[in-house]
Amino acid sequence: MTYPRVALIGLGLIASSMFWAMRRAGMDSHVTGYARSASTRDTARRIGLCDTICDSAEAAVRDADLVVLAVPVGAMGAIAATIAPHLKPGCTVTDVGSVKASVIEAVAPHLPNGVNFVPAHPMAGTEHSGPESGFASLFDNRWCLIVPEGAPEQATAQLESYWQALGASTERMEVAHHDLVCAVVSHVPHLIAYTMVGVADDLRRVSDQEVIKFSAAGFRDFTRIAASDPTMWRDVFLTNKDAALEILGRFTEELFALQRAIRTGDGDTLFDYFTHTRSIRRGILRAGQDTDAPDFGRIRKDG
Ligand SMILES: NC(=O)C1=CN([C@@H]2O[C@H](COP(=O)(O)OP(=O)(O)OC[C@H]3O[C@@H](n4cnc5c(N)ncnc54)[C@H](O)[C@@H]3O)[C@@H](O)[C@H]2O)C=CC1
Ligand SMILES: O=C(O)C(=O)Cc1ccc(O)cc1
Repeated sequence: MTYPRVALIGLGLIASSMFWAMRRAGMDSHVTGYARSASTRDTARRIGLCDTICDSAEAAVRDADLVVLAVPVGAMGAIAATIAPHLKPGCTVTDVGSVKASVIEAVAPHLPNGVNFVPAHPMAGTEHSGPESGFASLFDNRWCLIVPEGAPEQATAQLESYWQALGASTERMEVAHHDLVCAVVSHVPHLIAYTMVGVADDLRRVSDQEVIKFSAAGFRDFTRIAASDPTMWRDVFLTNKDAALEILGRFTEELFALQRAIRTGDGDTLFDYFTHTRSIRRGILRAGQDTDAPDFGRIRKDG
């Protein structure tokens, strides 16, 4: 069963893609939208995003059966406080934030009894942001992680069906595990990309032209990822601090080991390391999994 009325709070890449994916799926829900800035709301109206664009979050959520918080993770708590008194009893509130523990901590205390909170996280995105960056196929064949944290089964199952209709596969995950998995497969890789592009920029001997002209696929991917929205990624690292630092600690240990192998001319260590990492990738391919989709089960909670 779809939701008769859906409210999208924050009208960027994810919310706009959700709207177009809902329309592609033939959902006839009435969709309201709200964005903080008047110019974003004007753009949304101009491109036909949502059935109604409201000038306040309170107006957008009134009567909604599903409320989607699609703002940077650092802004979720304030939005939840604003909309809480205006939520319809029995509705479901969800979010699409990249981090879950801090969002749950910021949002849940504001929500009245009788409102279901089912956090979710689509593992799909691009380096683009804003209402014009969305497209209907963004979630096709990607994961959407659902972190029910005590939400009623019926509300959780309904949100799963909704995301499946938008093209995603769903998997339920416990909150701390979610934040650790995302630190490994998304957050720290983004930080490495930001760093590598910064390093290339620091090397003034390598001109901008050379960076573009000679960049192989790996560095091009780094520059794409490092063009991602600074507010969103600042908030991700500030709110997933423990998991990000844990994975960064492990990363730097391994990096130092490889650095030492290079300095000492220890080819065996380098060869063995690269052979091992290649076998991981080949194992994933042999298992017939989507090469873009990590196997969440392989990232152990206690590893
Ligand atoms: N971009 C990506 O690749 C992915 C992003 N996410 C998560 O989805 C959420 C939204 O991300 P995007 O759609 O990419 O962002 P976006 O930057 O494209 O859009 C964010 C929207 O939130 C509004 N906003 C920003 N600060 C606000 C505030 N303080 N109060 C109210 N509204 C505010 C903006 O005006 C804009 O409408 C974030 O929590 C992000 O972590 C999840 C998966 C992928
Ligand atoms: O663009 C990419 O490569 C991504 O990794 C997209 C992405 C960004 C943030 C998320 O929380 C989930 C997915």
